[in-house]
Amino acid sequence: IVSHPSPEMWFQGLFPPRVCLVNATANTFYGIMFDAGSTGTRIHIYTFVQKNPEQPPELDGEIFESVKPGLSAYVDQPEKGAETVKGLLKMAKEAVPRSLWKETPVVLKATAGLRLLPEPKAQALLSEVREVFEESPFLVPNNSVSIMDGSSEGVLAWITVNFLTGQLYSQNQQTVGILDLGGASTQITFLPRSEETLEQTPVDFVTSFEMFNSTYKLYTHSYLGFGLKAARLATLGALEMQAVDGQMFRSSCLPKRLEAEWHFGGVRYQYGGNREGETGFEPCYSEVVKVIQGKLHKPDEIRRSSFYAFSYYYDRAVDTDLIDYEKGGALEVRDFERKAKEVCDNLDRYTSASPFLCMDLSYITALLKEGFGFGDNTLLQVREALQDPSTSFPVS
Ligand SMILES: O=c1[nH]cnc2c1ncn2[C@@H]1O[C@H](COP(=O)(O)OP(=O)(O)O)[C@@H](O)[C@H]1O
Ligand SMILES: [Ca+2]
Repeated sequence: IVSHPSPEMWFQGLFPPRVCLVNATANTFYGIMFDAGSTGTRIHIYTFVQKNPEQPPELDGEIFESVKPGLSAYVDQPEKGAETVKGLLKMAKEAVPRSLWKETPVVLKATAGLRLLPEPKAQALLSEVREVFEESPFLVPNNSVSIMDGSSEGVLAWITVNFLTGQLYSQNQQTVGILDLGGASTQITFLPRSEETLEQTPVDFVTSFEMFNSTYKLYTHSYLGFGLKAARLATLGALEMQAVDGQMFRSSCLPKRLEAEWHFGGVRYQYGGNREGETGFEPCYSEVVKVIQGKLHKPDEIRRSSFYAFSYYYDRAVDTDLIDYEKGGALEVRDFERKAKEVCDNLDRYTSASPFLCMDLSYITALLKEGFGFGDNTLLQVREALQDPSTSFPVS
């Protein structure tokens, strides 16, 4: 799964050495991983089997559960935030045999929601979670609760997808790039094919690592504050302000007569449509473009590549029937634009879905075109996640 990739890697070095292979269950391991995203907290309980003592354990199964909102919504009630983690841990107690509790590692990786909080508030949340872990019967490794940095987030997603699609051990490697649109941040990651791309890339956008006897130099960057939900606030102009209570934020991307409220990162925002002014794609698009223009790096060669796109790219494409919920699908950048026009120019017809649908689709279009610099016809493979390591799919 993309936002918490390659389970084997998360737990590498965390399993205690196994000496006793007499017991029939001795070659089964468990690992508990929390993905603390800006919009929700998710638990993954992985089962690994070690078929052969010389090889690393293989993933055998996964149990998944999630809760909303994310930890960052508990910015001023860290104990309550940690309670949500405690609730999910109950599930782990049911899934993991009691005899293996004390050797089953538990880790939590937080992403952009916590990166955006003032440091002391984020640390208070993490330390409450650490206490919950310490009180649990599971193995708590050093540094088991932390904020993941943006480049690791991108790199791990890239490795997972390219490993699962077989690209990393194939003869003529054709790796795919990754786009991930979260609530609070967005990542772009790919393996540059031309030396020129690397020369034109800011140094902190390049991450090198070794795997399977090759050195990879990846282009990866996480844009904090450019996730879909953060972008809504930026578009509404609500980010700069210290949300004055009672203030109303209006946008031409919202239905004219709408007035509602919304909670994000522990703050309440009131928002509504442009009652008097314009609505529709044109004015909406220029609003969202302002959020993006000049703020992102445009690597030239991505216009000629194809990318996998996850998270909110997938959610919004499914919501508007651009792709199939189960299988995902291939889209061109222009499909998002076409759908944005259709929704924004018929706001009254789409009121049953989220009132933000027009803003979200316009933002996705602007992010791809004006942000990253994709061409109208760049192909995107839009997927929910790569759930099952045994199903590989063709990379075109
Ligand atoms: O378990 C999961 N695997 C992959 N994506 C997920 C999972 N749970 C939620 N998502 C997707 O992640 C997006 C929300 O982003 P998230 O809450 O992770 O924010 P962040 O990455 O900015 O911290 C949504 O599109 C949601 O569908
Ligand atoms: Ca995420």
